[in-house]
Amino acid sequence: MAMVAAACCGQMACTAMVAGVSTSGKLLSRKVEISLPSARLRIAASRNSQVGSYSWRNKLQFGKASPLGSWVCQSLSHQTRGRNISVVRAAAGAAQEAEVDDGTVHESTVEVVESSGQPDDRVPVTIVTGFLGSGKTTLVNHVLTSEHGKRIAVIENEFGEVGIDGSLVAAQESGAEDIVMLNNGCLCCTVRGDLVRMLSELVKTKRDKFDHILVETTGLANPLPIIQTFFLEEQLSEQVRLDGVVTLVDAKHASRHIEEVKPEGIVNEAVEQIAYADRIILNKTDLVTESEIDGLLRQIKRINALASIQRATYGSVDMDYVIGVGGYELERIEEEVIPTPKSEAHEHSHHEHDHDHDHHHEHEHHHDHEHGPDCPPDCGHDHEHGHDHDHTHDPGVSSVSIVSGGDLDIDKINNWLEDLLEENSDNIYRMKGVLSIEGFDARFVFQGVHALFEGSPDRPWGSHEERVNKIVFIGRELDEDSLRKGFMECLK
Ligand SMILES: Nc1nc2c(ncn2[C@@H]2O[C@H](COP(=O)(O)OP(=O)(O)OP(=O)(O)O)[C@@H](O)[C@H]2O)c(=O)[nH]1
Repeated sequence: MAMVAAACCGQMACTAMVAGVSTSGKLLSRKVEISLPSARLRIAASRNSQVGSYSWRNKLQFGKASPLGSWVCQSLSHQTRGRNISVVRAAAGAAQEAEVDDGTVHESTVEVVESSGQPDDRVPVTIVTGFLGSGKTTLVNHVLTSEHGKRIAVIENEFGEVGIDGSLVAAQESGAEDIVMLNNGCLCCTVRGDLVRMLSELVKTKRDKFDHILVETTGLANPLPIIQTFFLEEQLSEQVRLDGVVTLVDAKHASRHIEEVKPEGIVNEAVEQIAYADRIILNKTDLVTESEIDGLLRQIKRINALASIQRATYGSVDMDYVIGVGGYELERIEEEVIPTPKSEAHEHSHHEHDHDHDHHHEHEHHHDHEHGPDCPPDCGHDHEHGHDHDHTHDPGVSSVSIVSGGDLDIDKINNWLEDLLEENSDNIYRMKGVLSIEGFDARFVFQGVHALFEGSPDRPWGSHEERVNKIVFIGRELDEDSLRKGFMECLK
């Protein structure tokens, strides 16, 4: 990537980027006149004109961000592709570094980098998670022994066990795959650093030996810290990209785990694993009745309205359900944001339990889940007591879907999303959406995980296509009415 200009909105870069728009040191056009409050703007090229990891990473690093700030840059990028300048990195920076106000971008704050047009060659990684005994290893084994033409490396996280999981031995002997163990801790806390090192090492030393990496977590892992690793670790995110989170759900036992009530501040891992899933495999359906499956499906959809769900026995699903998920790709958002009719969304969106469950797990695993020094504060583990399985509490995790016609005012939606993330990002696990912004021919697609937000203009609306906004939130204690109201107020 060659840098072609290190200054904007000096004339050169911006004139090049915004054809026909007066720049004169400012981003003045109506199309780019969106608020970038207290933000430092940086623009650079990505590998293949995808915006994802860059904007995410910056937001992770800098925290506060103006959600649609990237809209400016993406718009510019779209208009300049013909000129071989792809402007795809847009990040809002720390407030104290405020170099942008009233739309003025100071010269030193923007870099325009020539697009190299290189494909994204980072290794895709799938996180396989699911509660104890749900069938994770069975699925991994299925992937390793299936014909899919992909060479898979596996990182297995077993608690305190030595050696490779017995059921993976056959797969290991039969193939050229690498299977690496992470022992003595849970991926989401104590051995997170090990995961980073291991992924880097795998890519560094054996990059030409595999096409995809599967990371199998322990049954008690909260997926969030693992997901965040892929965006927080700058060096790692240059080498690997998160393809998706696949969650196994045990059709026989999941209900009771989901309903378990835990002490204040302690997450319900079974619920978290479902909430962060891009794909759900409802496994062990041979052990339950149709009506049990229906009930469980309702529970799952209430938590996560975004993930697709497939029933299975012994993890037997098509490979493309597990590999090539693209759960974090803006290009896939439309197919994932499935509108839920309001009535249904309303009925099922809140996950309430007013009864106390005190189930004891039948599964033999009983881990002492200790906290390591690098365990992040949001890992959800009980620092005082470690894990034991007699917890009780209401997870309160649900999905809210908003579907509405009409064009949005860019400033209002920008501010609303910004406020939402600033005030409530701890509770908003994931969000995805397609927006119709007034004055823009292209649809705007976005997605986020907590405070990390990424958005970009997508394809233009079709001439006969109805411009419909669709947003899905997954989170804890979501206030559906307030979300709807806030959104509606952004409409013109
Ligand atoms: N009846 C039935 N058993 C299954 C199915 N899938 C997996 N099992 C069995 O369930 C048990 C647990 O499966 P695993 O694949 O080890 O589950 P896991 O999620 O890796 O388990 P942990 O690592 O202990 O959390 C094994 O004995 C599997 O053979 C299924 O669809 N039906």
